[in-house]
Amino acid sequence: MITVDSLTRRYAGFTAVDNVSFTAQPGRVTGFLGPNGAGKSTTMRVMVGLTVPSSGTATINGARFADLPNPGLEVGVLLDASAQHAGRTGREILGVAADTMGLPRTRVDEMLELVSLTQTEAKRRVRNYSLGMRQRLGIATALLGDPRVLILDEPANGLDPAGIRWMRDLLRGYANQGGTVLLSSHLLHEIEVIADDLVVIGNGRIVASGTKEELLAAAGTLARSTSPRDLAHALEQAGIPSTLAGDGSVRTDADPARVGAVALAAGIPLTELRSAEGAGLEDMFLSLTADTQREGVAA
Ligand SMILES: Nc1ncnc2c1ncn2[C@@H]1O[C@H](COP(=O)(O)OP(=O)(O)OP(=O)(O)O)[C@@H](O)[C@H]1O
Repeated sequence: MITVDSLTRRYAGFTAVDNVSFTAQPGRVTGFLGPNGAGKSTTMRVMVGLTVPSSGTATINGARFADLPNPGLEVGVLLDASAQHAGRTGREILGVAADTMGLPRTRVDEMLELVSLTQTEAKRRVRNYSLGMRQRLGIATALLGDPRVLILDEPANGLDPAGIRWMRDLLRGYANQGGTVLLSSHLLHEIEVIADDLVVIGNGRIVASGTKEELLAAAGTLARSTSPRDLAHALEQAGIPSTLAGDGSVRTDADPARVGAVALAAGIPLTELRSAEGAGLEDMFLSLTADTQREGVAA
């Protein structure tokens, strides 16, 4: 479990993280979202002892990172995959980390296999790695000590589509076995698929937190039909307000079963009927962080 309590970090009159409190629970994947510069990395850096808080605390399973005797066995960290020693080979990096944690070298090969880095690639210097390979190596390092907590800043960055799917399955399996996962990402679709809980930060402050279901409950239903106007009209006749979006989809707060029943009764064929969660997360993110968006997209 990760516990952040009243955490504040100031830089020369500027407050990067402002009285932030949240928890990331075991058995769950917690998505940490926010616009550029919102304070995600700073919060994560405090968690792993790289940044000193101005006030407040961040603890891993009840202890501050600095007080963990062998931190790699308790918490796996991937903050900046490009920060790895560029002159070393992937195998050397994992070997040094294994030695530091007191782990057998056999763990290195297990991790290389887990993240699908070949023996040839493992002998290459990290400066010659692609971004995705660095990311895989970073994940291998994070998992080396078989920790119960993972803190990952943009772990999907640079991964190819198969890599993203692999990462998703890996983190899901890890949480299902009782692990705690905190991950930041700008890939809202990824977060939508994988996260159980969400923490949204804007301008250093928490603007929303809770389960994904709670936060997206207001998302409603999205339906598509070859005749969307007729569908909107039929819904209106049934007392269900809806909006017709520019992309031809019909959105309503009613649940999908009700929308389907109205369409069936009106003889309107549907080509799609689902919870509007996907767009819901993006809408929610943009509206919650509207004040802090550079682009003012949701203003
Ligand atoms: N060492 C530092 N000195 C001064 N300001 C800093 C320092 N580190 C971070 N900041 C500022 O703190 C704010 C939060 O930065 P942070 O990296 O935590 O954001 P983020 O949410 O991770 O953003 P991104 O999505 O772009 O990675 C930014 O305005 C940043 O410039």
